[in-house]
Amino acid sequence: MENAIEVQGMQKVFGQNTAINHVSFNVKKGEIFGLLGPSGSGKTTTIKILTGELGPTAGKVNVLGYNTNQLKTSAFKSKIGILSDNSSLYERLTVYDNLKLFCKLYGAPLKEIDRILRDVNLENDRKKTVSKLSKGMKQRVLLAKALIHKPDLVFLDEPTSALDPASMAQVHRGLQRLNESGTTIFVTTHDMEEATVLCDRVAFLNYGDIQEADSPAALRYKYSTHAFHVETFAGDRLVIENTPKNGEQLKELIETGQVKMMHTDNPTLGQIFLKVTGKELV
Ligand SMILES: Nc1ncnc2c1ncn2[C@@H]1O[C@H](COP(=O)(O)OP(=O)(O)OP(=O)(O)O)[C@@H](O)[C@H]1O
Repeated sequence: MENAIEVQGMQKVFGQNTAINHVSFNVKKGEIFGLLGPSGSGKTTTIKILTGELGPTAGKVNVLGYNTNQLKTSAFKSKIGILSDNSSLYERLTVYDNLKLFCKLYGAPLKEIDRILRDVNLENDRKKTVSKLSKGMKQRVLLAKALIHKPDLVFLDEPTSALDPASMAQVHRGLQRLNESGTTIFVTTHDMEEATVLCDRVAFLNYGDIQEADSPAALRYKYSTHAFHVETFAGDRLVIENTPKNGEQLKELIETGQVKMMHTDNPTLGQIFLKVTGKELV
């Protein structure tokens, strides 16, 4: 599969502070890629470099076939969508009028507004003035703005951090639909559950370094001890290593009806992040 993003030895230094330390990674066309890291690890800086807002101090970046020097061109900008802290709306206009303006700006047909309002579940709020919306609703309008021109690639910096669980699930469904239609999604998040359900692959960023990159399932398998945790009706809690010999013991426990609960040791992404980096993802 072709790559949407190729990053080789990317570094970003701000004065004495190295925000990104020679990182390399690729994002395949059509995938949802999650960049996970604690506060200050360099996620926003990475997005700023990949969208042409900042230049790297060193290294090579290629996004949708555009190299570092071409990321400021309008041809490139028309192919990407961005949702970040800097994204803003016209507070005195309605949801619909905001999106109408952005449609005109991007040269997108107005009929896209209905589609996108459905995707972010704001169909019934189109006539509301933006200043009167809740934080979560505003975030969904911002998401709609980032997606209105059907970009090939979208960058979402903590897109669901202000959302309640129901809105978050709606946004995830919208993003999944968008992804199924071929859009590549680059997302940063602190939320490990979000990364597990949403992302095809994730990379762990810590102190400006990428320390793991793979699918959530592959990482969970890699860091699993593959042991079975068993609780018996007698109240015993057993940790049984997954070996052929222990299989017999497990079989006997099951066949004699002693097993109350059993699960395999499958660490969460948050636990893996802690193991790899020594840091909580908050
Ligand atoms: N314009 C700037 N000038 C100086 N230092 C900066 C600048 N932008 C970012 N940094 C520094 O670079 C490092 C990475 O910051 P960045 O905002 O990329 O982290 P982040 O992972 O997005 O954090 P958060 O999750 O809190 O948004 C931090 O140490 C930050 O202080």
